[in-house]
Parts: sequence; structure tokens; C-alpha cells
Amino acid sequence: MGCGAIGTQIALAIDSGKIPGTLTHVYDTSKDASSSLVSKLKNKPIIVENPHLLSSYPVDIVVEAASQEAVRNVAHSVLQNKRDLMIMSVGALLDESIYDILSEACEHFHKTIYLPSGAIGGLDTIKSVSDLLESVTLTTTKHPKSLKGAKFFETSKIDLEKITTQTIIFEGTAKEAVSQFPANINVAALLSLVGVGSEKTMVKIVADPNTDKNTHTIVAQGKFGKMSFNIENIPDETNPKTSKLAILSAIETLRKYCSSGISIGT
Ligand SMILES: NC(=O)C1=CN([C@@H]2O[C@H](COP(=O)(O)OP(=O)(O)OC[C@H]3O[C@@H](n4cnc5c(N)ncnc54)[C@H](OP(=O)(O)O)[C@@H]3O)[C@@H](O)[C@H]2O)C=CC1
Ligand SMILES: O=C([O-])CC(=O)C(=O)O
Repeated sequence: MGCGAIGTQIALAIDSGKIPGTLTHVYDTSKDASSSLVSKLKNKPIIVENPHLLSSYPVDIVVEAASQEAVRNVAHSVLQNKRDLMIMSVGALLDESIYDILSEACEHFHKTIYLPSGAIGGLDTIKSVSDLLESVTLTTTKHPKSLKGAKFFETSKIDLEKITTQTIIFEGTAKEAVSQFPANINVAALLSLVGVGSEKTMVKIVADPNTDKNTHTIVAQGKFGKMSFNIENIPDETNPKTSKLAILSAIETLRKYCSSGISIGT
């Protein structure tokens, strides 16, 4: 579900055999996007007309790489149809009612939701020390073009076109960040879910016209000590909001899902 930057690269990884699975169906609100994806593949999946159809076929897993809205609309019915689900638009899970409904559905239908580490690293270690955490902060720096179109700018006086030096454009909780920048800061949702929650995870978003990277700097402190992670991501060529690492992380999660053998890491 979602045939953009992430969906297309996942489909190509299945087509090339890197992910040992079969892509059976695709859906995107844009028919052009799904047709364009299918045209790139040797093994052609069926394009479905309705996202609910994805889980009505006997598939193992549905992959969401679309939008928070897609998660809100479709996630529960995927679990109800007894399919696993992988979610990239993790920000949707910061709505407690959605999180609780999906979490209960996983238990009830014995299914799993996979959230890849996306554009960051360190979630394994932060998860291990979660009971001892006192603070988690995330500073994300992107080129203004990678922040364009965010809901935040509908009410802010900041004009991205006029930024000439590194400028902090947002400081607040992960909860606010994910709601104001739904397509830019899903990593804040991931951090919140493994760490101290979305009201205590503090986020700074910096626009830097002189950077060609999407950089995420995470600092976690607590009774275990301190951890810092600095991830300088190259943006995807087709969608500069999205880092190459986010795509590779989605591919690795699915590769693991489709494989047996030794599993390394927490
Ligand atoms: N977890 C993480 O670390 C990361 C998560 N993401 C998130 O992953 C998602 C996919 O990213 P990416 O592939 O780069 O995005 P793209 O914009 O490149 O592709 C998304 C595609 O999904 C389509 N789409 C939007 N809403 C729906 C819907 N309700 N149902 C079906 N299709 C829909 C879009 O159509 P249209 O363009 O017409 O809206 C577009 O074709 C985004 O939500 C993004 O924010 C991205 C990077 C990192
Ligand atoms: O890909 C990235 O660098 C991060 C991103 O867009 C997100 O978390 O939504």
C-alpha cells in the first residue's frame, strides 16, 4: 500500500530476489503511481482498486508505505483479516486510541505489526534501557526542500524559501512534531514508542539550506548512562523527505520476515 519512494524500492527488492517473497498485489491512491511501479517489475503484481482488497487475498503480510491516513483507514481491517502488517507511517500510532485498538487486534487475531527502524539507528539499545530512561531528544536537520508541504507551514510565518542559514523551525514534543510534520518525522514516533513516550520525547527540527543530508541526532540519558546516535542520511532521489536508510530498513525487515535462520540484534 503506497507505490512511492519506499513502496517502489521494496517491490524492486522482491522482484530481484533480495527479499525472498512474492509481491501479489499493490494499491496506491494514485493509479499512475501503481502503474509506474508495476512497469518496473519482471513479475507483475495485480493493481487493486481498493486498499481493503489487499488483505482479502491469502497473503501473509500487508506493507504500508503510504501515509498516516492509510494506517488509520486500513490497519485494523488487515489484522481482522488475519494478516501481519508492516507500518512505515508510524506517526499514526501516536494517537493512543489507534495504538490501543491495533495492539488489542494483534493479540486478538494473533498477528504482528512490524515497525522498521526506518531512518534511524539505536532503537534496539534504547528499547533495552527503557525502564531506566530519563530523557530522549531528537534533532532532525533537513534541507528546506525536504520539509516542504508540511502542515506546520499552513499556520507558521516561516517561509522556507527565504531561509539562508541553519534555522530551528520547530521545538516541541514528539507528539506535536508528528502532527505538524506527518511526512517528515516518523522517526520521532518510533523513538517515543520504545522510549519515554511522545509527550516526553523532545524534538527539534532544523532547516539547513547548505546540507545535502537528512541528519537525525538522538541523545538518550538515564540511570544506565548516556547514548548518542548521529545518522547522516542521503535522501532518496525521488522523494527528498525520505532517507535511503528508511527504504533499506524496510527492505531488511521484510527480508527477515521472509527468511529463516539466525537473527542478530535485539
Ligand atoms: N518510519 C520512517 O522512518 C519513515 C517513514 N516514512 C513514511 O513512509 C511513508 C511512505 O514514504 P515514501 O514512500 O517516501 O512516500 P511517497 O510520497 O514517495 O509515496 C507514498 C505514496 O503513497 C500514496 N498514498 C498516500 N496516501 C495513501 C493512501 N491513503 N492509500 C494509498 N496510497 C496512498 C501517495 O500518493 P500521493 O502522492 O498522491 O499522496 C504516494 O504515491 C510516508 O508516510 C512517510 O512519511 C518515510 C521515511 C522514513
Ligand atoms: O527519512 C527520514 O529521514 C525521516 C523521515 O522522513 C521520517 O521519519 O518520516
